[in-house]
Amino acid sequence: MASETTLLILGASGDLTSRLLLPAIGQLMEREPGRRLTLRGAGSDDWSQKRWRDCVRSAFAASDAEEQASRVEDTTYTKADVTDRDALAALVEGVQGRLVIYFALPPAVTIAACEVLKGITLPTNTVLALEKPFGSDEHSARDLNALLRQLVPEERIFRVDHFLGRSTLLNVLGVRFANRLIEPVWSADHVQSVLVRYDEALALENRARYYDGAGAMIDMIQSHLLQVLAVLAMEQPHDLDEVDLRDAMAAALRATRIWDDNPVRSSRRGRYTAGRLAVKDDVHKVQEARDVPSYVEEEGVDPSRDTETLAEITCEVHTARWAGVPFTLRSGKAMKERTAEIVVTFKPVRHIPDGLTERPADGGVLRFVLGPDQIDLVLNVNGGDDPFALRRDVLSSNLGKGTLLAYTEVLSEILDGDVALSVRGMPPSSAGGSSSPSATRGPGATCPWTSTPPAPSAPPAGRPRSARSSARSGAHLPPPASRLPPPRDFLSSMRRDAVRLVSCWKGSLEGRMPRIRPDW
Ligand SMILES: O=P(O)(O)OC[C@H]1O[C@@H](O)[C@H](O)[C@@H](O)[C@@H]1O
Repeated sequence: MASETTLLILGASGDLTSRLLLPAIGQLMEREPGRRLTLRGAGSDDWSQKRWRDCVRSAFAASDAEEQASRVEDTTYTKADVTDRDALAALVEGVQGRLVIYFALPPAVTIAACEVLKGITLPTNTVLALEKPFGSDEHSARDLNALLRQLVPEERIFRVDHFLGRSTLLNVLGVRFANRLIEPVWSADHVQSVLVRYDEALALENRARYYDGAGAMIDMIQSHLLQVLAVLAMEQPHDLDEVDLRDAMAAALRATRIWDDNPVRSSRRGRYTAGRLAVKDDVHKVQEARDVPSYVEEEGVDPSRDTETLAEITCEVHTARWAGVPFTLRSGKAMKERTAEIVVTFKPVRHIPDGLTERPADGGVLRFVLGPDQIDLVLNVNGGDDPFALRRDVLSSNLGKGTLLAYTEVLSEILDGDVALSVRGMPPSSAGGSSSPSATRGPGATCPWTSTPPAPSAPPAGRPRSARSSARSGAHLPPPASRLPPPRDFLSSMRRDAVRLVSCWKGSLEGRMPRIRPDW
């Protein structure tokens, strides 16, 4: 019989839990009735069991999992200060089987809770799942990693980036590597530019407590969009596993620099002002026009922080494959419409025969729409009324919504112990950072960088695997000791660049924050 897993959500009464985690758990349980999962919630709000179960039930129903509602009866909620030792110890005490602790908490509270966990004996094979941001600069990221490694080994730490669970992003892998038409032209020889754009129609949505300290640069670009860049720019991994895939992505990120080495010229930022958002956003179920206050007037915002709600940076990937190709990453909130896409623009052909008219200046374009999933191929074609006149035409394939929510994919991998789609941490390093090789605790704990990790628990028999892992066999085998992660990781260099960018902005653009309207 499949072993039991307990998923303990810290921050269960918060927005992330109800909006993203619970619907994903509902979808997972609907798809995998054989999965044995005990759900426990803990939060600072004084919720009754009924309120928690209603919250779980309605989130499950939203993902068409009403038939699973009976399982909700088993779930419990505890009001707890997760930075209090006794409260935290009581939450993990007596857990049978595997324990997954999901920190759906603000970063500072996550760190405080982890400090407290150091003094608590965790059940064997406890897994930790954390949301971004991982520290506020390179130094604090290293410190956080060192703290986490004192609790569990690296292969049981999941740094969640739900963009890595997005079906369209995963589709990039197939389209890139499985097509003779595409694979040979995926380089600076043929590609003119790459744009990753994630403009949202959503505004702050009452998230000032977190967002005002982060801004678009940290919230979206340094995290999600750099992961997208890594998937687009990486060399072909031998396997889509936790070693090869993450090595390939890390190598691409290590080679990435701000364009022209000039953060100010190669970036823009802005902040939304008051206006009416007249858009529908089917993905986030925003159906009606609504008035949005100026960002600085949103509740909880401190205008002196000068936080941006739109950021755009242009990067260059310094490899033989990509040198000279601008990769632009951009994301904004309260935008006129939701535009979530990857646009790969190809160079024009060197010569077009005389006789073809209306010659377009541009080459083809390959566009991935990031939900609802779609792939467009824009080509120069001729035919129609004038058989020799060229025009642009689009071949589109609507891939639908993607079977799994991004968080379902991510959660399923966490519960299965497959870290391939989780952001890898930095190893202990002697350079710049206070981390030190950690003493890991609990049976099976090993030094993550020098030995083979214990095999994660097998998924329940007869249960469909996640979209990615079901496509492969052997996904749960631990990596051979000879194929260990490299001794450096991208987080250090990219976080350094991101932080440099932000401080450069803050310094040189002080008082010159462009005011943008929602319809910008
Ligand atoms: O469109 P999705 O999948 O909800 O992802 C976008 C969200 O991603 C989150 O990680 C950011 O914190 C949010 O600000 C953003 O809105």
